[in-house]
Amino acid sequence: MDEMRTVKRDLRQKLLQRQAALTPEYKREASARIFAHLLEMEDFQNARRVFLYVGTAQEVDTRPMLEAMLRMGKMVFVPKTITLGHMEACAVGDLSELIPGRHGILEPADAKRAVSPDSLDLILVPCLGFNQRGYRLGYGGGFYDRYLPRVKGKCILLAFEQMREEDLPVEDFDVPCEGILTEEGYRSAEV
Ligand SMILES: Nc1nc2c(c(=O)[nH]1)N(C=O)[C@@H](CNc1ccc(C(=O)N[C@@H](CCC(=O)O)C(=O)O)cc1)CN2
Ligand SMILES: Nc1ncnc2c1ncn2[C@@H]1O[C@H](COP(=O)(O)OP(=O)(O)OP(=O)(O)O)[C@@H](O)[C@H]1O
Repeated sequence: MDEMRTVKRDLRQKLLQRQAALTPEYKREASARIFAHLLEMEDFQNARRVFLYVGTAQEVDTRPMLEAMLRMGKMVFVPKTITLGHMEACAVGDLSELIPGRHGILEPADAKRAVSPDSLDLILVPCLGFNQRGYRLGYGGGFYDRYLPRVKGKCILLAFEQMREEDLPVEDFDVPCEGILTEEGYRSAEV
């Protein structure tokens, strides 16, 4: 148990360093390619209700995706953190409604427009590191670990290819995502 904590902490440290070294050019180019691949995906085209995080400068830039989805008339939901480890998916009508929360992540001011996790068609999941089996390491809040068991829709990891890390520690509560979308394209998680 304590050993797992140490392993995760060290790995998170290593991945945070790797993430910090990604150049703005790489992130910009890769984010644009991820967006283009997303638009081609049937799961995306068919999804009416999409849960997508608001990416920070270190992460895949999801802002163009959120804006495009709103223009396309999809129902768009973003995370609202409630307490450490607990978040809800809240409807958003315009990105200007969002305000900076912890770590500067943009989120709705309150959880009034929270919806049931099982009503979501597509969940696009952030990660610090990922592997080919669809497992992820996040920033250590356990938010998605607790949220994913509540969803019924398709869960896809959004990630930069450079953040792939095969040797991730997996715990009982970890729910693997069905697929991974990077700048190289979409792949189903290996079973
Ligand atoms: N863009 C984006 N939004 C996201 C996530 C994400 O990974 N990316 N999340 C993905 O989950 C959730 C927020 N994740 C968070 C993770 C940690 C802390 C936090 O306060 N951490 C503590 C330390 C926690 C610990 O180590 O025990 C801190 O920094 O003080 C807050 C939010 C929801 N929104
Ligand atoms: N389903 C769960 N039930 C209870 N505790 C959990 C659950 N999932 C995670 N935790 C606890 O939450 C903490 C953070 O978990 P973990 O390190 O896996 O987060 P993470 O995947 O990096 O973060 P996030 O999901 O927010 O991106 C750990 O102490 C873990 O034991």
